[in-house]
Amino acid sequence: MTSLHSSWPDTGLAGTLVAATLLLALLRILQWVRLCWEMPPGPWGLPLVGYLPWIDPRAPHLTLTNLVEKYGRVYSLKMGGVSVVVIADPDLIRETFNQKITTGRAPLYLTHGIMKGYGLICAEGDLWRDHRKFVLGFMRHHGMKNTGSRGAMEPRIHEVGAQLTKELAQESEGVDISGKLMHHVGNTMNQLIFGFTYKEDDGTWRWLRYLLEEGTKLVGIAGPLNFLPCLRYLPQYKHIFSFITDNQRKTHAEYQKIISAHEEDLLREAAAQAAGDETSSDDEAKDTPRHIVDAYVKKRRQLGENVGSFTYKQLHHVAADLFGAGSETTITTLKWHLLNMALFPDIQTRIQRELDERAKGRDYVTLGEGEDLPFTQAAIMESQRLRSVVPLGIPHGVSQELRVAGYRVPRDTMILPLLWFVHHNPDTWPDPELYRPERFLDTEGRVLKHPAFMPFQTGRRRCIGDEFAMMIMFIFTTRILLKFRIKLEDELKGDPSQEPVCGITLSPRPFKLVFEPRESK
Ligand code: HEM
Repeated sequence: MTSLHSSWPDTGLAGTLVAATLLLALLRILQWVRLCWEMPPGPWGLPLVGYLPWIDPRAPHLTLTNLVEKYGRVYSLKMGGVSVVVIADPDLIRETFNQKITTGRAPLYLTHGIMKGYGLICAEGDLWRDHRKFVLGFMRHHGMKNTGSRGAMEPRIHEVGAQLTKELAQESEGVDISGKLMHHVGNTMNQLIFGFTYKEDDGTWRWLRYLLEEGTKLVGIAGPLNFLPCLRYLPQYKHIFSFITDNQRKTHAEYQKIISAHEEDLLREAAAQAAGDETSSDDEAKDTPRHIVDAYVKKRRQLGENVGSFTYKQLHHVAADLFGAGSETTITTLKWHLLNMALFPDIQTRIQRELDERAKGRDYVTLGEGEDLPFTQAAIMESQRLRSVVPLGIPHGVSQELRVAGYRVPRDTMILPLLWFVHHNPDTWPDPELYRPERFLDTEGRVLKHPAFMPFQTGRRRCIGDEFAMMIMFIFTTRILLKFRIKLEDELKGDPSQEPVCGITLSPRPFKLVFEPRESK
């Protein structure tokens, strides 16, 4: 009895504790349910892999587009261990990506695990801000921004474009233009970053081109690694991982050679100047940065002992990012546009009429004349819309909880702007599968800035090379169209634009074009 009596108060305390714990657990569950309830709707997935098994690796943009129909313009899902919020509305993308807390990058294995946050594409915080400001500053200085003068870059791109058309004139049969575009677009990037171009058969350049092509293919295949890093221990992924890291090391060593050679050139120039060499007396021209590496070296000199994050390691990554992000996207867009010219001969004729009228016998038009060539410009934009080369955009990460369309988006979520849907929404673009450049012209025939057109994404982290890419595409394609009539080599083989290949970019299946010389106008 005594023991029973004495156990009463104990049981009461234990009971109270159990009840309190249960209540707390219930409150936690309710809180969790409420938080989940406030998240955007979306499909369920499996433990560990989430929704990945349902995403078509050959056309992820189409799987995600189908989900828009079911869950609306903002929805959420799990990809492996990463929570993803997909936004498929241009206004919401603009509003979201204009906020400081969305300027981070998504917590992906390739960006954080391999690139380790260096460079521009994967960088975050002060490192990203300082280097983005530095590159944008250089671009503006060289007249990339539409300030009236296009600076030093325009003649350099014309030079490379003229070389391309010269080579095409020597081709009597169909050509797969991928290799030629890789060489010439790559050389415009080399001009921008290093201030020189390579000869096509240069050994180092061949090797760098091979690395870019292979690397691009492998990063495309390595997609699932981003969400399931443990896959890197499987043999097929192990090979990809070591290819990417080995070649990163080799490319950076090559870049360092270029940087060191440039530093020596600068020292020689300074010595010549000090010795009063008359030929080196143009001080202003010497201080104006000529290319990205030149600007970086000069910036480091200004900073003196306190270079901070402006290290050579960071410069290697910045150079690789500019080269990689700029080449692949611009080449793929050019391929689509030239293919469209062959697939839509009436549109090609209309562009050529507009160009002939303006060029008056010249084999080029200038960027300044672009305003008088609205149909030519609209056709390039329509190629960018129809064949969106970055269909899933480049995802961002969220550093603090935020609201999107009233839904809760927790910290560390990956935000994916579904550019494919934005560019193919039938409510915005009637008959979205048709190639119709008029969509980008107003009633007076002037080029229209369409609010739902965002091939370079939008907001604080928008593509840094947008203007440069547009300059290359305009100069290259106008030079080609002034000189040649473009045809598909073998129309009977089917339309290569069908079932595009989705890697880092969305590109057409291999095809050959015939460049027939036009009568001079
Ligand atoms: C048609 C060609 C191009 C397309 C479609 C394209 C598209 C994009 C997109 C969608 C982004 C993601 C922006 C974001 O995260 O919000 C991006 C970022 C970037 N692009 Fe481009 N791009 C092109 C050409 C270029 C060129 C020519 C360069 C270099 C000169 C370049 C350099 C970069 C860099 C460095 C970033 C990262 C910016 C950052 O994270 O702050 N791109 N690009």
